[in-house]
Amino acid sequence: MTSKKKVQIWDGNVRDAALTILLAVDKNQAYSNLLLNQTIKKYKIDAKDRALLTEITYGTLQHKYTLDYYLEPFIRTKIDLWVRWLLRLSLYQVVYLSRIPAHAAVNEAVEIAKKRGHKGIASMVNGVLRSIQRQGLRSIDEIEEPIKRLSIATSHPEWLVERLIDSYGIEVATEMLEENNVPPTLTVRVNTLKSTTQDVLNMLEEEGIQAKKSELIPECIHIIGGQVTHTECFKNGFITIQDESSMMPANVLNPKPGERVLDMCAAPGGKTTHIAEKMNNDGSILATDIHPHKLDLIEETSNRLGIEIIQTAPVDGRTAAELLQRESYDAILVDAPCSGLGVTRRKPDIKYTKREEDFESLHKIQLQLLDNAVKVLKTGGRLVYSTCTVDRLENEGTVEKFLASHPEMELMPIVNLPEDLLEKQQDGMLQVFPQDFGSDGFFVATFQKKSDKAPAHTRNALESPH
Ligand SMILES: C[S@@+](CC[C@H](N)C(=O)[O-])C[C@H]1O[C@@H](n2cnc3c(N)ncnc32)[C@H](O)[C@@H]1O
Repeated sequence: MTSKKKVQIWDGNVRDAALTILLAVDKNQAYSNLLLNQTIKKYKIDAKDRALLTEITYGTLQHKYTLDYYLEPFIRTKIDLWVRWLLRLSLYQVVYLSRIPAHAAVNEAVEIAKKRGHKGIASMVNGVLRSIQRQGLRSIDEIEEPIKRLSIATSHPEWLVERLIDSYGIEVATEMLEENNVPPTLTVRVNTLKSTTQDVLNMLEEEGIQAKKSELIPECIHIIGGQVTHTECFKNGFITIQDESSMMPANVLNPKPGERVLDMCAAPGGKTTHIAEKMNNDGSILATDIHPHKLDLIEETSNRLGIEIIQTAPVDGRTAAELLQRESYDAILVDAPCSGLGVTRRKPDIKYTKREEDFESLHKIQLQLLDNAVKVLKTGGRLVYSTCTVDRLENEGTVEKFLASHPEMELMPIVNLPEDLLEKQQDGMLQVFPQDFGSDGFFVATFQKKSDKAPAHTRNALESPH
């Protein structure tokens, strides 16, 4: 069954567009979130269609293994990849979207099969979907092997299920695997250089956006409804789109006006601009990234927000000490490249494309970045290490190995966050899971460079009044 017909990405048909995106993600390893945003922007897809397109694309991708498990007994011949994705996205609507009548989802699938293929494929698609409707879904509880059962129920590869259980225990791992299939909340950060959280809430309300103040980070607002990037509030730089967990590092770094700060893995600049807001636009920030083309994004956002203290430079952080002045920064953020398991809700493709060997190579890069950060950090300076992942090797593993090879560095207790977050820190490290607050999975740790003269703990003891 091969299709020779050329297919447009958008002809007003939401399911057909979802199919094109899913195929591109599968065949070209394209990122689902980028492709979806590009499609919506390019074809000016309206709010109603946009919501359905997003739901079908993400939902199908998120539940891929579960849908395949349901489909498997009904597919008896070899089928093309596009037909498999058409069956998955149609069954997704039947199983998970109660507001779409099943017959509508099936009829749409048949029409697409006719358009992209021929009558024979349409008839097969119709047969499979109607048989499942008649006979019902097979039970996942029948799967005896527990790892496999969880893998199918939550649609994650078995090695990843095992890795999470080994690291965090069955309860936490299961909660995380389930949470990874829940649509994420959209949050924005208030630009404190220009306004306050309450004033921004009022502005958003006037522009028809439903929003509420976060109960965690004071400068964070949760968007409940409306297209926030179309508002004057956004265009005039009062807000930045950012996940609430990503608002932790700048708070933990706690930069002061007048300081000299380095943001070593800075693009697209979400945290750099947050740091500048915390510094009240006073001092200097060098924002570096290995990819020169991504630096434009930092400059664009800085301009929109009215920030004037950020300079950008293309620097591979693994060689930063050769390019930057030694011992010259008061504070450094290393928001390292990582496996990204904490953002699986936003990028479901991550769970299928990540490989076990990736963790080891990321861990090595993270250590190289931290090694270089130390060299350009002033004595007494602060270093914050963060990732958007939930993985012991990349998080606690990197911190432990780094400390072992840097006796001049000391792990400090995390400060300057709301109590609900602070109480989750263990041994000075904070791992947030996506199920904890509905924000991304995220990790943060903070270090200080001890004085040359005496280790920091001795100095503290000497300085104490007793
Ligand atoms: C997690 S992202 C940073 C997100 C950014 N801090 C923000 O808040 O918008 C990691 C970044 O590290 C960059 N990167 C990867 N390897 C690097 C290296 N060796 N040196 C510097 N940057 C690197 C990537 O290009 C990517 O932009």
